[in-house]
Amino acid sequence: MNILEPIIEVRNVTKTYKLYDKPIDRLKESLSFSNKKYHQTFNALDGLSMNIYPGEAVGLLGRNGSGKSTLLKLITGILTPTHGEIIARGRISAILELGAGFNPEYTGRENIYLNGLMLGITREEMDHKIDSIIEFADIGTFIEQPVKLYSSGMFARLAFAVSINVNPDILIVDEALAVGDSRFQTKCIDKMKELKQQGVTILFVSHAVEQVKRFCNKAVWIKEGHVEAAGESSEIVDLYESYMKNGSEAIITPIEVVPESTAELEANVETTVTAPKSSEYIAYITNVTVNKQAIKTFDEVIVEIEYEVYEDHLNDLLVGVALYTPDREYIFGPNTFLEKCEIPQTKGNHIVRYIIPQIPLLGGVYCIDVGVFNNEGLVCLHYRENVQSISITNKYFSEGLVYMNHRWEVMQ
Ligand SMILES: Nc1ncnc2c1ncn2[C@@H]1O[C@H](COP(=O)(O)OP(=O)(O)OP(=O)(O)O)[C@@H](O)[C@H]1O
Repeated sequence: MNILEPIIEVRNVTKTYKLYDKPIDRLKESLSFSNKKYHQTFNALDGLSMNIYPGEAVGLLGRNGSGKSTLLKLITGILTPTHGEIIARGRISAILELGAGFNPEYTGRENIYLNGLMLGITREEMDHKIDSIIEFADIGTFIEQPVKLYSSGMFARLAFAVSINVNPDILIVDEALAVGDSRFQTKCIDKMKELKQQGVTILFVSHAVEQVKRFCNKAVWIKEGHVEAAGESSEIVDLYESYMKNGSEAIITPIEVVPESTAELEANVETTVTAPKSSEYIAYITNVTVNKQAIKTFDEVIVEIEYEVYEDHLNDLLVGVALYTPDREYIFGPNTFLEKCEIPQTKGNHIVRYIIPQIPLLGGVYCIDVGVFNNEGLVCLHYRENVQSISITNKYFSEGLVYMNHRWEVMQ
């Protein structure tokens, strides 16, 4: 294969759906002798073109209904374009809607073989892979149960396990990561990184835009069925976020993992929380304190973060602190990974301090979020929103949010 040849070519693709006001209209239309139309048409994709090259990790961004899933279904061949052409060169393994491609009456094990056949993997080939797939899915004896009994989490596990263990050339993941717990997410991201390193092309839809920024080298923003912008992922995410904020069309929430068993705990706590006994967590923020509540601009602010690690073998834990205005305008969000600060990650309790020697914020109340992540920030292990606040008051000396170094010059 020519290295410059795209692995996926989407050429001027339009996908038109017929929309009927009432279900009966569809029947009326099919029975009409005069070919009377009872529908309106809607272009979910409207002349969309893009190229994806081998080895790229591409994040698709776009608000609900912009056409991302339609595009992925066209690329995988589940749908056919109304106009235009799609060329995909290589074996595509896709996790689209959960449960799609599974026969509800078959067991997990039988469905692995079924999925394999759909991907062109023979029974004999699958015999060699199935143990590692079952081990990856890690759903215990449910693997021998019909998948109609599965929870959405189990579906996600099985779908992921199959898709990433069948040597795809192209891996397509549509929002599936949002389903699993942090332990499973970590495993999937690790595997996806491994595939990325091996040169597998990855197409990834996530509403957690930070995930796109951190995992993908390229991003494509789809708006109303066409490509609004494409390029380096961080730039496109910033563009998209600023559009979403200014257009205030949706709220993109940070990736947060709160297993149900401890959700109640979250609701009542200010700062200190009892560490969960649950083994669902890999790490947990147990306490966050600020050195003082009443602060003046340029004071030293120290945020002390206590966290507990429950695993023996972590090596990529990071702590992030984010400052927000009360109306959730994001001001600043450094983390220990980006700033190459090594933090303890052995099993047990640890404390790190985040120190701002001279806080440049002007008067106001500011909120602090703290999160622990792994995988360079791709998987959120525990996130505490508004865990502390600081109130800054000054004598009147300037206006705005932040004090910037500056000078005046009188020219004339
Ligand atoms: N089978 C269908 N019949 C009619 N309209 C459809 C059909 N499937 C999708 N649409 C419409 O096409 C548009 C694009 O849908 P699509 O699912 O591709 O968007 P999306 O960007 O994936 O959204 P989300 O982020 O919510 O998953 C939407 O307006 C949707 O209502």
